[in-house]
Amino acid sequence: ACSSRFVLSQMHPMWQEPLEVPGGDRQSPIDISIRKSVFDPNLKPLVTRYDPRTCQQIWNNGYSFLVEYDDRTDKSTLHGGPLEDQFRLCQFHFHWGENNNWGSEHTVDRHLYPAELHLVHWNSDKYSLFEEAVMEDNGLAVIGVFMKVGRRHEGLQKLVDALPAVRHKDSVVEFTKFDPSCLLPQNTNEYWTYAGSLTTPPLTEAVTWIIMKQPIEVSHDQLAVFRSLLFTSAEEEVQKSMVNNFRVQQSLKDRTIRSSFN
Ligand SMILES: COc1ccc2c(ccc[n+]2C(=O)c2ccc(S(N)(=O)=O)cc2)c1
Ligand SMILES: [Zn+2]
Repeated sequence: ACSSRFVLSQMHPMWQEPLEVPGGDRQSPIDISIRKSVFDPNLKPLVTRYDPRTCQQIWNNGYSFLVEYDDRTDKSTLHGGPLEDQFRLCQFHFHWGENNNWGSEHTVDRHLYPAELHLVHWNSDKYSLFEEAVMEDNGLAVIGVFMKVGRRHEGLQKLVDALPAVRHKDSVVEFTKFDPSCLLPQNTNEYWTYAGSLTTPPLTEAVTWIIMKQPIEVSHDQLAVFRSLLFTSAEEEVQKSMVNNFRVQQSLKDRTIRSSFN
């Protein structure tokens, strides 16, 4: 899996923004202003081929919980859309708020969603490891899916039921046979795309962002279970709820947001 090889203890608490940022002209997240985005008729449909057998574990890494996939072969892949190469799924995770009024990292015309899903892929045509790809400007592709409160999401429930087992930072639990395509909206042909960065340290400017226009619906109770997770490890005497794990919005600078739809 891609991020478990990183020693996360190096991560400073991500909410105090680091002073210097690598480059700094293509940082994420951003507000997606609909009127500023440009329709690009050459954008292709997204093609995701995910094999649930590559799903391995859930891990609370102290900033979110990650569902990690075996990315040693091209079994769970993404191509098409704005991408020239084939990308390999390595993990997905979420960002959410302490209540349903905020929590997403990206916004659409300043509209905040209560949560946002990120499916993280790396360019396996050009690089042989996630660690290499994360340093290159065409190294990563992250699909962002907004989540809004509504009907219970049956596919998400299997994940929600496993969360109490990873309540504390650094806890891991086996989690298998999960097909993340159940978390995509039914319409994946309408998306925005722009050149950005990781939204947590090391904030490297390696990400082609693909943000779905259509949100998925999850229930209030399912989001409440996300908020029962903790930033802190079992040993720490003061336990802190894992909420508001989103980065502040960054300036667009001279980037263009393209849309796959008119
Ligand atoms: C030392 O180098 C790294 C590199 C990447 C690290 C990381 C620590 C946590 C997450 N990551 C990630 O892989 C990561 C971080 C943020 C995102 S995000 N929220 O999708 O932009 C995706 C993936 C450390
Ligand atoms: Zn994320």
